[in-house]
Amino acid sequence: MASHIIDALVKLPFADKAYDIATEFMTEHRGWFVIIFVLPFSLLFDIFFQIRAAIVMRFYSAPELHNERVKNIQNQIKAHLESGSTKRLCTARGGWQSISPGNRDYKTSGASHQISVNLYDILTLDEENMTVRVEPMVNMGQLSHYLTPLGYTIPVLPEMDDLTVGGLMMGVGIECSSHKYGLFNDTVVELELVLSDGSCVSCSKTKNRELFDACPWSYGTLGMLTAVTIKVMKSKPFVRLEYFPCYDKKKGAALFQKHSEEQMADFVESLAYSQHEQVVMTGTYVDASEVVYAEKNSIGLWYKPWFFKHVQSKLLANKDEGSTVEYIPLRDYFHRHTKAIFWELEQIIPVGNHPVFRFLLGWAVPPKVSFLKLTQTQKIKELYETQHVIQDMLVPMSKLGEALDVFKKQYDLYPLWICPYKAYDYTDAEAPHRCFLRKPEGTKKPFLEGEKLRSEMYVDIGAYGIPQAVLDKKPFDAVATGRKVEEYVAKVKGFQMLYADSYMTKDEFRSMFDHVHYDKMKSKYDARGAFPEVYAKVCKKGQALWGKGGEKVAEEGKKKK
Ligand SMILES: NC(=O)C1=CN([C@@H]2O[C@H](COP(=O)(O)OP(=O)(O)OC[C@H]3O[C@@H](n4cnc5c(N)ncnc54)[C@H](OP(=O)(O)O)[C@@H]3O)[C@@H](O)[C@H]2O)C=CC1
Ligand SMILES: C=C(/C=C/[C@@H](C)[C@H]1CC[C@H]2C3=CC=C4C[C@@H](O)CC[C@]4(C)[C@H]3CC[C@]12C)C(C)C
Repeated sequence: MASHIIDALVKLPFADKAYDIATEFMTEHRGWFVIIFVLPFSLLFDIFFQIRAAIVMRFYSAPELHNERVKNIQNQIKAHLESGSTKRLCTARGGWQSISPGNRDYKTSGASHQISVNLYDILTLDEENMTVRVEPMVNMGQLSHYLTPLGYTIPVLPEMDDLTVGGLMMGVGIECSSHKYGLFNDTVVELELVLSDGSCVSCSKTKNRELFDACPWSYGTLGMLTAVTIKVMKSKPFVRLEYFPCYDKKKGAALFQKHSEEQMADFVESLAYSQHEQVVMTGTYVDASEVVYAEKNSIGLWYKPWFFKHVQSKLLANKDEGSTVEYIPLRDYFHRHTKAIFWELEQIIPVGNHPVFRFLLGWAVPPKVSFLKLTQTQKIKELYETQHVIQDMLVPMSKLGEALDVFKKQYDLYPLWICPYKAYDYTDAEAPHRCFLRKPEGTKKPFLEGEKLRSEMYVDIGAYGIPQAVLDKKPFDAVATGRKVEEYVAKVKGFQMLYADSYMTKDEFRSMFDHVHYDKMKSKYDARGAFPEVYAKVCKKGQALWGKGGEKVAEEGKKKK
């Protein structure tokens, strides 16, 4: 019905003209378009979803429905296998719905067979074992709304409300508690997956460990995730946040490294505003009774300035390098960068941090990333690809200063997000290979001593915005620049976070990420290649390989028939 109406409208004589006017408005007046259309739709969508989640939690037994929904996924995969189709499997979540900036062409090119994974619910909170079992489409906003009032949190709660458990588990999730707990997947204790033959399995450190170890960074290429059990820990209602303004790059990097390695603080983060200026922040959970009310700051309130602007004010006001302290409600802290989408909203709604805008419309931001993606015109997409950078790189902590110089030379954009990450090494005689994340080689002091688990401290540097060269109207080659940064990261044995554009060749990719265990698991659990290779899903050059090689699945399917 809807498609008939659209077809009829398209045939109307003024349709082309109307389309051109709309596209021009969406491109040239993006800010107004976002304020008038994207903000209200984002709000309505969120309200609908919150009501839905509340009803499901209250009236339906999600665990029982869960088993039926998993059966449905098994049936979809079995039917695909039997159909003899050569198409590779991926989830049916639209490319525009994902937080990653790209649109995932394999979802629209017709090359994939898409499996509906309608799994949006929190299943059980186990207070005895301190875990929460959730379905993969549960997002961070839903989890923090549910857990914070109960006095719990998950150890690594990545910032943006719409990030999903499935995407963070099969991809990567980091937050400024990662200096203690590692990545999101390090806090996961059990997974449930539907494999390429349609069977449903659970895996953990003690059950099917080899599969469990292979899932992080596998981007849904080993099976469809259907449930995730995550550790929970007690939280407190406030965070005592201490801001340390730094005016010298060496001192800034040293202070950040010290706080990350000391592990006294529950959260460590830094925002760099220029080559020399950064604000290092350390946060600690505190009870309401410890809050100094004169220093309380509910940064999540609608009229409050954007967090990165607020942090910058510490730098401007405080040239003497003394630190200042604030007490921030926990949920406000967890989602401190959500309102301004880190700092990306400034380019979309330049007046967004003006006090008048904040008072009148501050409650309506941020627009949903998915709706921003959905309403990008071709021209905007091209601008984001060629004149804008969205990139995160993990490098060994000892290289922080050097890496900041590389970012300055190649991208020259600020603020930069700086977040520590403690990479645990769980390998033992039974499972000697660390999957995807290579063991560091040749660094002087690869592992921190005196701990039960060996580990190495890394740091994530995130660059989001327009490079100075573009602002100065000088030439900027996004691909060449991206390649140079990738080369540097590979040289220092770092890792690219793969949610954004990656230009690596297959060999470079396989040399950055350890495939020994992954290849084994791929042959064991997906020998016919029902799912694509991870390279084909995440790297630009790999996406050309997406459709190729599904023949084995088809043959197998025909034989079965
Ligand atoms: N703080 C942080 O750590 C941040 C991380 N990110 C990035 O964004 C990603 C998360 O974004 P989000 O939109 O939630 O997820 P995405 O839709 O981007 O999914 C990420 C990957 O996980 C796969 N996946 C998701 N759900 C399942 C499932 N149920 N079974 C099998 N595979 C699955 C997807 O496969 P498919 O393509 O088939 O759907 C995709 O390859 C992370 O991976 C991270 O790289 C972004 C911002 C912040
Ligand atoms: C990985 C981290 C954080 C990343 C975010 C800052 C970016 C992740 C995805 C980015 C975006 C996706 C799509 C967009 C649509 C465009 O029309 C506008 C830009 C954007 C909203 C863009 C903005 C930055 C991201 C949200 C860290 C935390 C590890």
